[in-house]
Amino acid sequence: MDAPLYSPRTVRELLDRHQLRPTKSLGQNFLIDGNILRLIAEAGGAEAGVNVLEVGPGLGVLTREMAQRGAHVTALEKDERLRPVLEETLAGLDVTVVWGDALNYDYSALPPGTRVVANLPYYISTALLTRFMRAPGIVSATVLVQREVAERLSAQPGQDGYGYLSALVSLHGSARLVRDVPKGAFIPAPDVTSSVVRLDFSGAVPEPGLVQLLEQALHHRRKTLRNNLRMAGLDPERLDPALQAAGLNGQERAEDVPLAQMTALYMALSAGRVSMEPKR
Ligand SMILES: C[S@@+](CC[C@H](N)C(=O)[O-])C[C@H]1O[C@@H](n2cnc3c(N)ncnc32)[C@H](O)[C@@H]1O
Repeated sequence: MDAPLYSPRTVRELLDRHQLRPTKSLGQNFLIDGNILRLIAEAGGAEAGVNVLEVGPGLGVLTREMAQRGAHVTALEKDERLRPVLEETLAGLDVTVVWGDALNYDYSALPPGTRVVANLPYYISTALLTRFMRAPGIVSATVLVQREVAERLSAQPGQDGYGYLSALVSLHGSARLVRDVPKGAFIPAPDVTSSVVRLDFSGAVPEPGLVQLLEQALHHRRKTLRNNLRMAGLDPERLDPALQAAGLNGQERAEDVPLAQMTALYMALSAGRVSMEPKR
């Protein structure tokens, strides 16, 4: 029996035969562990009839696994050198490969119920995740990312790694760490440990003003909430009463403040702005 596509031998053979050297700047670390790729496909809900979006199919190992489970896969790949490889590895499967930069893809046009399942190129993982969160058709994203990013995605206020990205996830839904993946599961081995994380999106569309406030408040980690917001240009005459109304004194570190209190602060700031408008 032939070795499976993801086996180290087949991956090396494919790379040699197509005269390809993995490009570090494109985050090319190819999966060679069948258990991990089956786990990603399963955790991501890549099953019959489901529309799956994959960023970075690479040699097609995960793409093939998902298409063989009956998912309709759209895969975005930037590296045109992989064209002959994917023509070979995905032949006869229900996969549409879109060639180009995933940062320029229009995620808002994806059909409702789309699940993202991907071993992401690490250098753009957070930029892509924020795009997935904002796309109305995407219901979940199950992704392999650096462990440090997975921790940030799932952190709660007061925990290590909590920041703007964590708050954004909570506004849009929830995150669950599925499992860590050792460096040896890839060719070439990356510099850091990776983790599979699943994000589920509730469909909520957060107030843009609240999102902006969180970005400002959590901009400089370890600074106090008041200092961050002062540095973002908020007038103390407006800020201090709003902090008080939200039950805050402003000396808290921004990354310790629960989301409910940040929402209360946002409401108090918005109410202050309305009452400050000139009377007619
Ligand atoms: C970590 S590898 C994953 C490859 C494959 N899915 C696997 O698991 O073996 C990341 C993939 O993303 C592709 N990629 C990198 N930057 C990209 C971009 N801006 N847009 C689309 N694909 C990109 C790389 O060429 C590579 O195929």
